[in-house]
Amino acid sequence: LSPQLDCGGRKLRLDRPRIMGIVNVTPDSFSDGGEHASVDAAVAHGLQLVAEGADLLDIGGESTRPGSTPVPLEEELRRVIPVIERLARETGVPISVDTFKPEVMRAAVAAGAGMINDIHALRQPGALDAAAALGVPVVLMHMQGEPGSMQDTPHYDDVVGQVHRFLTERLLVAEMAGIARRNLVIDPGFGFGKTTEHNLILLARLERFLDLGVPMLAGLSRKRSIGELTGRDRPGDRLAGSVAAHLIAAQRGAKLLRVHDVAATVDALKVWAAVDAVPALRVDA
Ligand SMILES: Cn1cnc2c(O)nc(N)nc21
Repeated sequence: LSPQLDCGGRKLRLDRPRIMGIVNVTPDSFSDGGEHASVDAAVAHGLQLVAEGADLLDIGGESTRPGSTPVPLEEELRRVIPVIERLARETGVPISVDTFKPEVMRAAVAAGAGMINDIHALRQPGALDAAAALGVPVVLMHMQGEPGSMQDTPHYDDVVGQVHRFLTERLLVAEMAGIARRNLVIDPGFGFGKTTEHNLILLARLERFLDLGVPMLAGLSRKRSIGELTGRDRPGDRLAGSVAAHLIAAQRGAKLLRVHDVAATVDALKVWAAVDAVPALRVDA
């Protein structure tokens, strides 16, 4: 039977790469509508991404881009819980919560989230126990350092080897805490304490992580490295580079792609799937 994730009752089949649409619930800096406006905007955006073909949504209330500042617990809850409640009600796709705080994990699953996306790979105090108790799939991502300073001077002797070792250890720790292996997803964490060269090596050698035996998530959407490679300084101009990177990630084994631009990525995967479906030439013919 083909692998799948049971996200709190909502099944996510992994017979082919699936698209995780990004929903950031950050203050709507344009309107003075405050929290309410950003919740409404986030819900509308999530519905739009599902309409474009997103197989699941990732809801985050705290930006973790390089140099970002932490968001207090109460603030994060005020942002993401209403959005998760409404999207879980108004769509049928699994909802992932992008958080590393155990309290947010618990509240999010209670509100209808069926997956946890933890950029700290359950290293925060209480996170392992929370994830084990909640019984939903968890994404374990590699990050070197912290978002505030991780891009200052990223250094590795062997980036693939070190990321592989980290993910191996986090999988072991998660299983020892009682999290079933069928609920574990790994992620090399593109851009989290990596130079563009490190990101390129990780993408080129992505198949190296398949021996861990669990689904892999890749997220390169609109990231700085894509901008550097294409000379696109504005994130909004990084669509083609992002689609190319995610197609490569899918071809090299990623089963979950975390993207902003769902429709474009859906189209790229459709073209690849069609070509992939053409029978190979019989070499012994
Ligand atoms: C929240 N977030 C931003 N980038 C990400 C990535 O590449 N992977 C995961 N799992 N989460 C991410």
